[in-house]
Amino acid sequence: MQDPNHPHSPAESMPDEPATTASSPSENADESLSDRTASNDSPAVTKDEETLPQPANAKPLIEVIDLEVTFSETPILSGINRTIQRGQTVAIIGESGCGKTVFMKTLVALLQPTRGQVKFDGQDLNQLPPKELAQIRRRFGFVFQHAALFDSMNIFDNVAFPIRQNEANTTESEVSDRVQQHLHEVGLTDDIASKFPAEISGGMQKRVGLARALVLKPELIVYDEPTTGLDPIMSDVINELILHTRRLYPVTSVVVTHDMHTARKVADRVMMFYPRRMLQADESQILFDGPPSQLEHADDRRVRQFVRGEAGDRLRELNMASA
Ligand SMILES: Nc1ncnc2c1ncn2[C@@H]1O[C@H](COP(=O)(O)OP(=O)(O)OP(=O)(O)O)[C@@H](O)[C@H]1O
Repeated sequence: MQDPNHPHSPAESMPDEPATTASSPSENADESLSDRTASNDSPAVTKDEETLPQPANAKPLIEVIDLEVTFSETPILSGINRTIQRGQTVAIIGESGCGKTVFMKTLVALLQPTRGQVKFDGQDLNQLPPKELAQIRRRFGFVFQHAALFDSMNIFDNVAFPIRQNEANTTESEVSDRVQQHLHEVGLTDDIASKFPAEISGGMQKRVGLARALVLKPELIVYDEPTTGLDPIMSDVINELILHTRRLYPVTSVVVTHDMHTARKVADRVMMFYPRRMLQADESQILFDGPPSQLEHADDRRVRQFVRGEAGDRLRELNMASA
């Protein structure tokens, strides 16, 4: 069912790929390489050290009100009401196809909801004229699953790209300083700057993607499956970098992930989505919303099954209950 105020389907109303300067489809699909030396570059930071104090009456950075996203009459998300406070790191988990990415895209206005509102810093993203929306998008940083680097540019130019696109008055010397600073922050050394994405490992590419996302000092960073395709050690380096980033900047983070280790380690709040089609009409689509330490003790059996990686109810669906 579509809202008459939004006559187009979500897929038609907004480009389904990032429209920001920090994005480009990458031809680099190779995430198989690792860079184990990097683990020494990334100081371990615990979440408890990093929790940002919130005034009792602090206004949330993000407000999601009665959100619904429907594709071809099929509701993917509905009845979602949530707020995200400044400085929070929220992991979005849930089985494949439950709508995690769709939710993340609506948060950053890459996708227009069928109904409902997404407010960023009090502004309804879907009511903003294109120019103001473009300005707000500069306050977002995106870290994509496959890093999404420009293959034809070297690493320096990849990281410099958002600055050159958005800050015409910045001198090349300032650009150089900032690129160097952000590469160092993600544990990369200067000699990488002249290399091309194809010449570095998948783990390094993800770190370059993070450096590029940080270069405009975003208030919100969205990470789309940041550890997918990486070995366990490199995955943990990325987790440490997410924590490290929060120590350096008062950034709010939304991390879409299948990796329970990532969710437990980086998030101070986890939301678990469930496929709309498998719920009763009056059931909340977010089965769990709380600290990661409580996941194992969730009242809802489906949450406990998910975090333990048990097929559970799915076996019954497949008539494999006795398998
Ligand atoms: N642009 C689109 N047009 C039509 N259907 C879409 C579109 N984007 C997503 N969907 C559908 O919405 C559902 C949720 O997709 P989404 O990508 O959010 O899942 P997910 O939870 O992120 O899954 P995964 O963990 O596998 O990435 C899927 O059934 C998908 O096919």
